[in-house]
Order: sequence, then structure tokens, then C-alpha cells
Amino acid sequence: MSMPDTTDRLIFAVPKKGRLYEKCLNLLNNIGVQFYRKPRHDIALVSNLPVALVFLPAADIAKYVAEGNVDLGITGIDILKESESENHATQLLSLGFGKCKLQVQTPISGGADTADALVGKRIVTSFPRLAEAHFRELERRTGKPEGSTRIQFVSGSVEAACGLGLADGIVDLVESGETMQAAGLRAVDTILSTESVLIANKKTRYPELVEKLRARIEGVITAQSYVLCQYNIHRNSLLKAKTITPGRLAPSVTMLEKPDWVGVSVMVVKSEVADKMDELKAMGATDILILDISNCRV
Ligand SMILES: Nc1ncnc2c1ncn2[C@@H]1O[C@H](COP(=O)(O)OP(=O)(O)OP(=O)(O)O)[C@@H](O)[C@H]1O
Ligand SMILES: O=P(O)(O)OC[C@H]1O[C@H](OP(=O)(O)OP(=O)(O)O)[C@H](O)[C@@H]1O
Repeated sequence: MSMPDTTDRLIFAVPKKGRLYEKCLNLLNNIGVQFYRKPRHDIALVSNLPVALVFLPAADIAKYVAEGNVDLGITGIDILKESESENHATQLLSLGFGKCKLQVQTPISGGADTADALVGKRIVTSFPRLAEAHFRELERRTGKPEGSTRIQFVSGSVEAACGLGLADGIVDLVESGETMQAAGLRAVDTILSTESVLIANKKTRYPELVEKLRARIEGVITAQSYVLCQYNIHRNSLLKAKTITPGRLAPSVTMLEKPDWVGVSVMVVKSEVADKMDELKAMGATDILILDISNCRV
């Protein structure tokens, strides 16, 4: 079977599996990118845009984007920093998923209770550069010989390293903390907080298409953090209502077929909407409705 022809197409790299995969497919669907990925194929041509999707391991995407083989990609800040790609890839957008922390962990029972106490010992991680930089800094701070902490790379199941006697501590990602707890570990230090980001090569041949896709993704992400709030209110209370729901630019106010009453329609941050509804109700608003926004450009 021949490879699809990607000539004159922007190359957009998406994690091929793992926890980011489904989120990325949803995002592509929501921005109207149509494609068919044949089973076992890692390249799919987009039918309604001059774009080719390449499905790659999340850990490699930053490197491909930085080196210019790929124009646009979705990966984690952790990977961007670990692969030292930050100078060659522009971070366009935070995507609101893939949120976790890269933490130094030690055995709860009998392990070091600070990161300083791990200096000079054995560390296992999938993030050798970030771990190395962190421990070099700790070595300087604690006055211990530079390079005395041994950093060893493993590609997965890092949490098993202490139990197997391979390490005195690990550097690994933590979200809920379940993996860490199940392995009898606790966090003693945080190296960085990460989330998924959209990145672009600085010298892409398709800056306009990059911007089009960025704007579409931004619209979907913004829509996810807002709801549309509609309510009716007596004109005398409108000024006060505006202070509760000022909107992004201003609320839309329409006439109602009831003297001295108006209808208000306004975007509200989703996490604040329950409080806003209570406040509006308390000041006499009626028929308060909350509607989901599936997409927007603001
Ligand atoms: N537990 C987690 N919670 C949130 N985000 C995470 C978590 N683990 C990893 N990530 C993010 O997802 C990125 C890719 O991790 P993931 O482990 O899914 O990829 P992978 O190693 O390619 O897949 P797999 O582990 O299935 O082989 C990480 O670099 C990080 O940015
Ligand atoms: O705090 P938690 O919610 O438990 O998540 C943290 C775990 O998730 C990631 O591993 P993943 O499940 O991707 O498997 P891996 O070890 O193969 O990378 C990470 O490496 C941790 O092990």
C-alpha cells in the first residue's frame, strides 16, 4: 500500500495513542477537520483542508515540530521542555487537558522525606534532562559534588523503580496521585506543572493555515469555559444586573412585550455561573436560563 501524498499540505502531528489521543480526536472533530484514518496508518489526509495529520508518540512530537518536519503539533509542556525544543517551536495555545505535575517521589516507608536528601542517590525517570537540571540545582544548593546524583532513564512504569531496588527516588508525572500511592510513594518536590499545548514550527511554510487552525481551536476552548446566560429583569434593576453579568464586551439587552422589563443575554464563565444565578434570582431576575456554547469566536 502506498503512502498518502502530503505535498503542499500542512503537517499536523497528533498523539497516536495514550491519554491525549481521544481528547485530540474530539478537538479535531470540533474544529471541523474531516479525515479518515485507515487501520494501522499513521498518516491521514484531511478532506476539507490542505492538511495531513500524522499520528506520532506524544513524546516525539515536540522534536518533530522543532526540527521543521512537522508544522503544527499537540503535546505536553513537559515534553516540550524535556526535548529542549522551546527555542524552535512556538507555543500557540494551552488546551486545557493533559494537566498534571512532574514530581520527585520517594518511598513512604523508609524513603527520603525531602528532595535535598535524595542528592547523591539514584533517580529513575522518563524525563532525564529535566530531572538532571533539577538535581544539578539541588547539588549546588546543598553544596554536594556536581553530578553525584545518578539519573537513569526508563521509558515507562517509572513508579516500579523504587520497589524493584533500582532507585532511591523517581521523577514522574502525577495527576490524581493514584499511581504514586499504589506504588507506596509520596511527592517531596514539584519540578513543573504541565498541560497539553498547541505548538508550531517557527519557520512553517503555512503561517496562514496555522493561524486558521489556532483560531478554530481557541474558539472551541473558549466555548468550553463559558455558558450563555439569559434572563428577564425589570429595567430599574438592569444597572445592578450588569455588574453581576458584565459579559465579555457588554450584555445584549432586548425589549420584552411587557412594560419596563427587558431580556438579557450574556456570556458567563462556567465555573462562576451558579453563584451568578443565585445573585440574579435574589435581585428579582426571572426565567434564568443557562445554555451551552459549542463553539465561538470572540
Ligand atoms: N496522568 C496524567 N494526567 C494528565 N496528563 C498526563 C498524564 N500522564 C501523562 N500526561 C500527559 O500526556 C503526555 C503523554 O503521556 P502518555 O503517557 O499518555 O503518552 P505515551 O507515553 O505516548 O502513551 P502510553 O503511556 O500509552 O505509551 C505526557 O507527556 C503529559 O503531558
Ligand atoms: O497520578 P495518576 O492519575 O495516577 O497519573 C500518573 C500516571 O500517569 C502516567 O502514566 P501512564 O498511565 O500514561 O503510563 P506509563 O507509566 O506507561 O507512562 C504517569 O507516568 C503516571 O504513572
